[in-house]
Amino acid sequence: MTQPFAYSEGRLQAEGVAVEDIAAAVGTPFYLYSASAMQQAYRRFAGALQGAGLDALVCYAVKANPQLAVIATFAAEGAGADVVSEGELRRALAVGVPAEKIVFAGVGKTAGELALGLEAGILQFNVESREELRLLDQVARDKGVQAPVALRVNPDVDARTHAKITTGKSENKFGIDCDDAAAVLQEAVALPGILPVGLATHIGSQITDLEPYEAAFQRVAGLFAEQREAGVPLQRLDLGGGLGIAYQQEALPTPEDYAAVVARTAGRLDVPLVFEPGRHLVGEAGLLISRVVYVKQGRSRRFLIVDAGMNDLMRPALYEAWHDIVPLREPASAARLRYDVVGPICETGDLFAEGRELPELAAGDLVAFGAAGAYGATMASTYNSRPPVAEVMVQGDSFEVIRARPSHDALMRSESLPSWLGKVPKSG
Ligand SMILES: Cc1ncc(COP(=O)(O)O)c(C=O)c1O
Ligand SMILES: N[C@@H](CCCC[NH3+])C(=O)O
Repeated sequence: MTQPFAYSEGRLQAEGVAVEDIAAAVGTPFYLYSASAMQQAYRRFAGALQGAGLDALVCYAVKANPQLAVIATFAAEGAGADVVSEGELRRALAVGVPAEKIVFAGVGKTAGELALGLEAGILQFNVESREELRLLDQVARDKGVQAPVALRVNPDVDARTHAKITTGKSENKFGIDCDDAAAVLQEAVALPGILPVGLATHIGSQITDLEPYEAAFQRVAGLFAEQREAGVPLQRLDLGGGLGIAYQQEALPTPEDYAAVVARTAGRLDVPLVFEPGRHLVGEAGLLISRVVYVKQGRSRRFLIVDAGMNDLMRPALYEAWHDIVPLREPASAARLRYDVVGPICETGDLFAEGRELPELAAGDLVAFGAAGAYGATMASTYNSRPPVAEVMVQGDSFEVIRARPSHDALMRSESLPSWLGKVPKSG
């Protein structure tokens, strides 16, 4: 586990709180976030950009973890928000992120979402297609305003990450091909409802190698300079997010290394830059806490069956992603056993780790899944009619539930039977 999660007197602590005390109060499974770890990650990232002499606005990518408490933690640090839906926009505004620090990305923004962004007065729409540009023009003209637009360009660079989270190759659905950008910008300049203000790019997520960034930023900065010279009034460059985190304590590029690449490639443009980090700010600040239900000895495998499932943390099932697993009680010996760590869901793919070496564990023991703060709770579902997982934030010596686990009754109350089937009977 990385800081701020460490053993003290044999018990895993989150900042100043023993995690098993939270488990006793909240029940399992639950996500646990460290506010201080988020603040530190933000300060390091923003500080690295500033240290490299860059004029940077850091817009936290809300999709990584959209809890109001999380967005508010970053807003208090001065962050803006990168949103991709009406829901995310409403969340950012609700906790006081200033509209002029909000960028709106996404390939499928609807007319309603575009209108909401215009009404709020957001900094810019990162437009991903000609079709979207034309719809935005219409929506803006209907309102008698101009929409600030950064054209999201696709630099056709392989981010060397998992195929499902790479976004900057020409075969991906994201952005406008760099070679088509000049023509689309010309159209943008001519549209009365559009004010072209910049370019944007985002090549993928969990990027652990700076070379793809270097190639992409160089390409986009070149295009920016060219178009500015051609008279397009570009004033801002959005370089997206994607900087990776250590899921297995591997050595990775630091924010300072990343900032140096930005300075080398885009610094010469001398314009304000926007960044959209998500995972890098929240990933290592979160754990998923779960209890062992059974240790099942099969013929060829030993299964550690825990009370969290793929519905709570789907990254291993979806991307075969690795999350560290540690007991909340510090192991007394160095002996290790091999386990297949699985959840209770009726799917063979409900597998967190195969043949993982862990200290000996027994039913009732508590475990933590590491680096679960990003793309964990936000991708959870209620599959197998399991209530959404609870979420808790810790700061210093105190913790608070930031999203309670709804009751089964509350979940059923949101449904109804069609009239021909009568009423939902009250559950006992
Ligand atoms: C447009 C855009 N910006 C920012 C992000 C945040 O990515 P990450 O959490 O990897 O920083 C994403 C997700 O990949 C995205 O699609
Ligand atoms: N959901 C992905 C990241 C997607 C990034 C969103 N553009 C993950 O868990 O790694």
